[in-house]
Amino acid sequence: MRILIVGTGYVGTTTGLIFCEMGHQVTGLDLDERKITALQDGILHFYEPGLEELLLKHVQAGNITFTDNTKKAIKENDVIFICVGTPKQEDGSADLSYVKNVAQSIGKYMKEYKVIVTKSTVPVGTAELVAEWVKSGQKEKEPISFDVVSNPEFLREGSALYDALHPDRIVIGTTSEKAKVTMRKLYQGFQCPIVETNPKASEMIKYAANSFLAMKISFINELARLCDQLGINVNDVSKGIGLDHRIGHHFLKAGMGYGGSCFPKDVYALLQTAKMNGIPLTILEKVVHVNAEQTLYLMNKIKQGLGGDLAGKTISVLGLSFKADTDDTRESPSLVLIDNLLKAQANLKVHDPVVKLIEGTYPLGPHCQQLQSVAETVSDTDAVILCTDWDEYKQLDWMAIKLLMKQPYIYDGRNMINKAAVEALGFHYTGFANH
Ligand SMILES: NC(=O)C1=CN([C@@H]2O[C@H](COP(=O)(O)OP(=O)(O)OC[C@H]3O[C@@H](n4cnc5c(N)ncnc54)[C@H](O)[C@@H]3O)[C@@H](O)[C@H]2O)C=CC1
Ligand SMILES: O=C(O)[C@H]1O[C@H](OP(=O)(O)OP(=O)(O)OC[C@H]2O[C@@H](n3ccc(=O)[nH]c3=O)[C@H](O)[C@@H]2O)[C@H](O)[C@@H](O)[C@@H]1O
Repeated sequence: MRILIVGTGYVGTTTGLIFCEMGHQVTGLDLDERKITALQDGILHFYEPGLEELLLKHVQAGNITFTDNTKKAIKENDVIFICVGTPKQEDGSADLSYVKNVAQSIGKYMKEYKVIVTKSTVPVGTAELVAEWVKSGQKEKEPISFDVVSNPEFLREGSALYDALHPDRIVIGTTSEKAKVTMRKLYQGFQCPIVETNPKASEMIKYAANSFLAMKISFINELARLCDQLGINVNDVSKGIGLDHRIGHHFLKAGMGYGGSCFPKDVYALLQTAKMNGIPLTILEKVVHVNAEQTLYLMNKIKQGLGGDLAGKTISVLGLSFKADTDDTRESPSLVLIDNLLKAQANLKVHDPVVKLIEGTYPLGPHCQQLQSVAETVSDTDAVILCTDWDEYKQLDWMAIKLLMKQPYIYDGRNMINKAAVEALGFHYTGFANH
């Protein structure tokens, strides 16, 4: 089967390489020439552990090629995976313009039957829209047949390869028997359950999964505030409830809130779908609310600790990406906090092992500079804030850091270091009920 991946971002590139691993021939299509050139040279244009090695292997073996030639790519392939972005619009709904553009191009250039698979996260009803857009793009007198399948992706950034190779389930949403057979063949090497359903349910499964995980995070974050007040270690509570297999221990880590390119946008998009259908999802509304409060909660703790006024204080921020093992800063809680700190007129020194902020663009400026090492970053600062749970930050020599700092204050936005150990060194430590 000849597979075309449209959109070579996190999802598209990973998906393409997974299908190479399964023995298929893959083409990656993107409009961004720089990405295509890099990928064709075996260079990944984003940070994702383990993926570049796999890319190089399959590029060298000729199992995957990259192109920006939409017409040729569509004509030559049988199964087309749409993996383009679906960013948040101002009203919270998903922007489907990239998906529409691809669907219309497929209609325009297809010469024979295609299976069109939506891997991008798209609202309920999009499969029907994709079919309409494909038809509207068709110029032939005799329309060519095709099928649309919803096949959402559940990988996480930072562990994309592992997740895509070992999914908990594969969801296939289509009413076409012919397309079902193709999809089963494509995924026959996977050992997980396959959920076959209709496109609408499949689209809903993706939003429900992300929203449920976001809800777990907001639940534990709100509970952490109460635990803080009561002097309870919320990590013990997470462990104690997570061992109940009906609850599970994943996504119960309290901290400064969820970010990234998906949870925030997908929760908003589901809320928008609910609103449009007149069925409010009140729990989810609160999930968003609690998440937005988390950085403010930390901000207040920092203000309290440093004497109320942050103007003129020098603060170091460790971590810019929304989580460890990715260079993605989309909706990163770290950047939200940085914005708040700058508004409070603090001077910031920031660091990330992978993310390099662009010189001359916000938040960099006279009051915010990025430094290369942790030592330079924390030097002469009044407080250090841990914002991303990078391994590098879990292994810091706090004794050495204390000698470099002006004042020994640690704010742990990810509950990632041992409070007792740093307090024994003379630090004032504040986490999220990390007692
Ligand atoms: N990032 C993640 O971890 C996950 C993302 N998703 C979903 O997958 C979708 C893609 O996400 P990412 O990979 O993060 O996006 P991304 O923004 O990293 O990549 C999208 C790519 O599509 C390309 N593109 C846009 N229009 C195109 C067109 N007409 N033809 C060819 N290429 C085109 C862009 O140039 C870009 O390289 C989104 O809907 C997202 O919600 C789902 C699961 C995980
Ligand atoms: O649709 C998507 O794009 C993806 O969104 C998430 O993956 P991702 O955003 O890459 O990262 P997560 O590991 O889920 O973390 C999201 C955010 O929640 C935070 N988080 C996570 C877990 C936790 O216990 N506590 C917590 O605050 C992380 O720090 C991060 O900011 C989902 O986990 C994936 O299954 C899904 O495919």
